[in-house]
Amino acid sequence: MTTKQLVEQIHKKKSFLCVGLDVDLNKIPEHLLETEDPIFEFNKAIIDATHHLAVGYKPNTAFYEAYGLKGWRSLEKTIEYLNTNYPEVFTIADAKRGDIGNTSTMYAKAFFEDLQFDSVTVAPYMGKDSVEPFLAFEDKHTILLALTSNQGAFDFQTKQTEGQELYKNVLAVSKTWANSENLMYVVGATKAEYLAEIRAIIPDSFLLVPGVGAQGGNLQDVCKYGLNDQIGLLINSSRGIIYASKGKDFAEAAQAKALVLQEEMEKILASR
Ligand SMILES: O=C(O)c1cc(=O)[nH]c(=O)n1[C@@H]1O[C@H](COP(=O)(O)O)[C@@H](O)[C@H]1O
Repeated sequence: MTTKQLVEQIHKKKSFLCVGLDVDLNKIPEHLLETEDPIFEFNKAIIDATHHLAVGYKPNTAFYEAYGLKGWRSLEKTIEYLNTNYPEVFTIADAKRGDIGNTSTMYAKAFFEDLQFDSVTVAPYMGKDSVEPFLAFEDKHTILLALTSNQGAFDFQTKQTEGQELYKNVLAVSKTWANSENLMYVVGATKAEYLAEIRAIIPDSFLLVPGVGAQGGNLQDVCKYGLNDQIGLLINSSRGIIYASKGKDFAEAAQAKALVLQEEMEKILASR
């Protein structure tokens, strides 16, 4: 999917919401555990109930890899289901990969060619040759970890290196890499106060912003400095949406949570 198509979807749905599909078998309704593929059945119901409110879906691969081959198959079925039934949504494989060049090429093939995701999250710390293999794929997007939502972000990312915070070096240097137009960046919703400075370095890039909901990030705070001319934000919530109920009404409950965020987004878009 191109960035232009993503922006069109945002305007059409009046939403820049991304639903995180972080499926934990201990947290899903018990009646689904009796089905052959509980993870897929859960995802299918959540997607069907929220696709008109969300422009993106982000399965975090850890939640699938944890269940071995069976989990990977659930991931495969989930992305197939999205691509077949809702081809207009932007899909993110949250895998946080990145390795030496030839290995990164294999990771990129796994997520872009085999699974056919639109994007993948990548850690920047092995540098240019570890990220450029992902960027080489046309109309695919590499979402680089910039300033993450967790407490540990302060261990390295905000430390001074070469006269500025490390995450700022990541933003500035990554812009010089080949096919850098295919880059997006992760900025945690819990770090909203950094967004003005981030936008000064990357005014035009899309940001994936996780941390709204369960981690306490606030949508209004993120939008204050995070929005740009083409909206430029994908706000992710996982647990805050998908685990709204553990009963048979789980999909309706997730829809209600997604609707609250979508309506807030619609208001923000209308006031611009
Ligand atoms: O790359 C990510 O998506 C990510 C980066 C980050 O800084 N913080 C963060 O929470 N995430 C992911 O976003 C999701 C957040 O989930 P909830 O806290 O349940 O909404 C999880 O899949 C995290 O792995």
